[in-house]
Amino acid sequence: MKHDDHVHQIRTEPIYAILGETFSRGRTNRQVAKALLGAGVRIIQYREKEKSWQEKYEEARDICQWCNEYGATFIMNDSIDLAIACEAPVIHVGQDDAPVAWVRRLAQRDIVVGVSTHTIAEMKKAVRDGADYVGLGPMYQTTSKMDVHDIVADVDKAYALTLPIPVVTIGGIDLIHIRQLYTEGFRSFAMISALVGATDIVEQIGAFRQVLQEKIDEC
Ligand SMILES: Cc1ncc(COP(=O)(O)OP(=O)(O)O)c(N)n1
Ligand SMILES: Cc1ncsc1CCOP(=O)(O)O
Ligand SMILES: [Mg+2]
Repeated sequence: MKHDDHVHQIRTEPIYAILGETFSRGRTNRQVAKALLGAGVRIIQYREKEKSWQEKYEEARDICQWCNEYGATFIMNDSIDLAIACEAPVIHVGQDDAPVAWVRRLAQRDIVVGVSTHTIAEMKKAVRDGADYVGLGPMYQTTSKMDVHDIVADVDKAYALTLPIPVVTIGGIDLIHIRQLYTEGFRSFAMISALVGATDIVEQIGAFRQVLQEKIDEC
């Protein structure tokens, strides 16, 4: 898959799964990734804060390879060095990570770049910097991230709906919140605990798909 195919997938696939072993009920990232891909999830971000570089590299390389086989989009969180090493087609950077221009320069190849935002100013800058998509959050309270900002204000949410690039909402999204966000106009939902922390991941993906179908039928 090429650059535009991944951006298209990020724009059109509602479920954006984020891995993290701490939240996975004793399952490994590899096990969770297999379950997600088997359940039809086509966007997976590798976000692992607790492991050594080598552990992250080996795990991410395998998961990236499986994503390629499934036609899924693999996204490396934070680290341009890991993104390069495991040939990730996409990297997601936060406000404190490498800026978009440096990510592109270091990658020395075509790479899709997503940027975390939570204000209008950050969204404007991300678009100006040439980001391919933005993450917007936290939309609700979350316990999955320590250094989290205040919940995104209504004025910032309204601005996000006018952006020319895909907007991926994140933070505290569950089966109830996804309905609210959909009604507000959002179409892309990144989740950690609601997916990797589910007792039965396949069943949970089914439940999300059912809710999303209900919303599509309603609109
Ligand atoms: C899709 C998406 N949006 C936002 C984030 C958060 O990124 P960041 O602010 O860099 O925080 P960490 O995830 O690195 O703790 C994300 N990961 N994905
Ligand atoms: C990484 C991140 N960025 C903003 S909120 C958040 C955590 C999302 O996790 P959860 O879906 O479990 O609330
Ligand atoms: Mg980050």
